[in-house]
Amino acid sequence: MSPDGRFGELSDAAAGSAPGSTPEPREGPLAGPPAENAIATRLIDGKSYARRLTDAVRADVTRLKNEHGLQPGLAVVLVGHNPASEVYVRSKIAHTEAAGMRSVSHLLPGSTTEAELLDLVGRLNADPAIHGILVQLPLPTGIDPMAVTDAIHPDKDVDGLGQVNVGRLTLGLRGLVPCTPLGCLMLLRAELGTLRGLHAVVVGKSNLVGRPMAQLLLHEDCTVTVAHLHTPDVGALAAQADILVVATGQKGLVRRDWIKPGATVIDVGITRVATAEGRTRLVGDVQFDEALGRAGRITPVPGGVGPMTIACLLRNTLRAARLSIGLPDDEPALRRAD
Ligand SMILES: Nc1nc(=O)c2c([nH]1)NC[C@@H]1CN(c3ccc(C(=O)N[C@@H](CCC(=O)O)C(=O)O)cc3)C=[N+]21
Repeated sequence: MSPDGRFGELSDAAAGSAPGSTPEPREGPLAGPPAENAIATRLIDGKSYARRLTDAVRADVTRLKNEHGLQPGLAVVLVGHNPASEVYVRSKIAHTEAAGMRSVSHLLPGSTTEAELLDLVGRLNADPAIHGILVQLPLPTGIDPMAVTDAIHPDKDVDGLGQVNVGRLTLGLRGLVPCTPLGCLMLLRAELGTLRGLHAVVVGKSNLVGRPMAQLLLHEDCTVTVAHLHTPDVGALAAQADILVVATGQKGLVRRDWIKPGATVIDVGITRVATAEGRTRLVGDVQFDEALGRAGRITPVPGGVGPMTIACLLRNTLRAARLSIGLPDDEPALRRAD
């Protein structure tokens, strides 16, 4: 448990001896162009943190099965054909099953109507074997994502996107917290310890990442600036950040001069690009090579935030299952806003 009791087990995890929990700063080819007083940028190994978190979830799932006869169940709903979404959904299903949970997937045609989708959500809400429901975004045009996320019962809303959980997060009440910002926060707390008093700049104001990220950082007593693509001179603002979280989906947006020397950079963006060899690779919102030698720490893409998103989804589903039978919540409370 951390001194202030919030997300304590995560700090403990970071203090452990997992490979990657205290990685040596990488140098040589990864250290970027040689520069005067260059900083040895430390890579934040999200994959390793995610593995540890998933291991802990798997152990708890086993205990829940043995002691209470309950297997957590996650329903993932995907509407229409979107190659990127299909990859993520497949990965979520595989990780759910690997953690010992039941995975149910509903792959619906692109012609599905909002009414049909709401009907499915209603049936999943009523299904006692389903503890978490995730409707993959984006949804096809013609379906209102707000209507769908809001139809999910708040206790099964493992994405934390419905009105009830958004309100709880804003007020600092217990609830289900969106997986990506939760994963980012876990990495930050594990890497930096307390975040109190640090200036965090969040670039991006989406309901999925930017806004909940800003709320979480406020609960950590950061000074939080939320910037977005309409912010004038966003780079100069970003350069004031001790913690820079970028979630815009604009590949390579963040250049070297956007980064305060020594800052911690969390790159949430993930874009698939074609390589010269006719293959594809994933890149983030940060010009990674420019950040090396400048940032103090950075999450790589892939292998940074993405794996933590999935691990947090598993954790949220486990929590939802435990709460469904009245077991105590092991997630420390957020500190309430004044
Ligand atoms: N309702 C909803 N909830 C979501 O959480 C949600 C969503 N919709 N829509 C799309 C985004 C995207 N997302 C990712 C999850 C895992 C990786 C991930 O595991 N990435 C790996 C690489 C995966 C690969 O190789 O393609 C990595 O970064 O290392 C990425 C992206 C969740 N999202």
